Amino acid sequence: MSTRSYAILGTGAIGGFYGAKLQQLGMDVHFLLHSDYEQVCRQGLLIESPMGSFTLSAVKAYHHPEQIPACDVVIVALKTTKNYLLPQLLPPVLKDDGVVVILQNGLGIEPQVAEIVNSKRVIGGLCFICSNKVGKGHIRHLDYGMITMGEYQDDYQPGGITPRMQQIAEDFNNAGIPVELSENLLLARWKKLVWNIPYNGLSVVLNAKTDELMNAPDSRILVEEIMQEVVRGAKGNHCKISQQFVQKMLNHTEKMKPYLTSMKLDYNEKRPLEIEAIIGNPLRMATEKGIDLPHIAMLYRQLKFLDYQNLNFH
Ligand SMILES: NC(=O)C1=CN([C@@H]2O[C@H](COP(=O)(O)OP(=O)(O)OC[C@H]3O[C@@H](n4cnc5c(N)ncnc54)[C@H](OP(=O)(O)O)[C@@H]3O)[C@@H](O)[C@H]2O)C=CC1
Ligand SMILES: CC(C)(CO)C(=O)C(=O)O
Repeated sequence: MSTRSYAILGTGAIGGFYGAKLQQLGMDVHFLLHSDYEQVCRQGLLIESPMGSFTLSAVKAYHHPEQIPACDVVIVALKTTKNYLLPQLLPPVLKDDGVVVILQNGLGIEPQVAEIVNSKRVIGGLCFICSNKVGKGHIRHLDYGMITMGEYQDDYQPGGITPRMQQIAEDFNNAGIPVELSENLLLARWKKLVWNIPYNGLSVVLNAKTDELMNAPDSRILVEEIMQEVVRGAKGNHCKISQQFVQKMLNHTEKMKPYLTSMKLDYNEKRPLEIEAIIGNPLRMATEKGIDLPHIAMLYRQLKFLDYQNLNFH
C-alpha cells in the first residue's frame, strides 16, 4: 500500500465518501470539517453505501487548515460556491511537491486553483456518483462512484497521462473506486456538462426530478436541445463530443432511478447554487469563441433569478 497522505477539503457527500473509502483501505487521510466538526470528533463518520456500510470511528478531523499536516494529495470537495475560500485553505495543507485534485462539477475551476498553487500541481476529476450528506458526519452513497481524472495544464491544453495520476488512481482503485484516466481534461469536463447543464438546470427551473424531465415530451425536447448546445460549445473549444455520447446520456438517464439533482437539493435546502461553475463558465467559454448558446444563456439567467430569490426572499 502507498504511503501518500490525503487531505479532504469539504467532508460532504463526495469528500466524506471517497475520503472514508481511502481511510478504510488504511491510507493516511485528514478531513477538514465545518459544521460537523464536533459530531465527527465524537462519533466518527458514518457511510451508508450499497458497496457496504461502515463507520470510521477514529477520524483525523480538523476545523482549521493550519492544523492539518501538509499532505501529498489535497482533494477539493467543497461546493464550488465555497471556492472563494481556497486561497486560505490550500497553501497550508499542500506539501511542496504535493498535488491538488479538484473533484467538483463544472468548468473553469482549475485555472483559479492554478493561480493559488501553480498549474503544474493541479489535477481535475469528474465524479460519476450519486451521494448525499444526510446528517452531521452521515453520508448516504446511493449509486455509482467512478471518477475520471485528467492533468491540468495552462489553458486546458491536454496534459497526457502522468505517473502521479496513475499513482492516485491506484490508491482509489485499491479503495474500490474505479478511476478512468483522461488525456484531455477539457474534453472530460465538457462531456460531463452534457449531463449536468440540462438536468441540474432544468430540475430547478421546472421543479422536477430526472424521470419527470424525461417522461414529459416538452421537457425532454428541452433536455436534448440543451445537450446539443453543450456539444456546440465544446466543439468551439476543440472538444468533439459525438451524437452517440448524447444518446448514451439520454438512455442512461432514462434507466436511472428517479433522481433529484445536486442543484435541486441545494435549491430545496436554500443553499447557493453552483450556477457559475456548471453553467456560467461554460457559457462564457463558448461566447468568447463567438458561439451563441441561447437556451443555456436563458437557463443561466433564470437560475440566477431563482437563486437570488431563494436566498434573499423566501
Ligand atoms: N453529491 C454528488 O453526488 C455529486 C457531487 N458532485 C460535485 O461535488 C462537489 C461537492 O459536492 P457535494 O459533496 O455534494 O457537496 P456537500 O455539500 O455534500 O459537501 C461539501 C462539504 O463542504 C463543507 N464545507 C463548507 N464550507 C466549508 C469550510 N469553510 N471549511 C470546510 N468545509 C466546508 C460542507 O460542510 P457544511 O455542510 O458543514 O457547511 C460540506 O460537508 C460539487 O461541485 C458537486 O457538484 C459531483 C458529482 C456528484
Ligand atoms: C451526474 C450526477 C448525477 C452524478 O454523476 C451529478 O453530477 C450530480 O448530481 O450533480
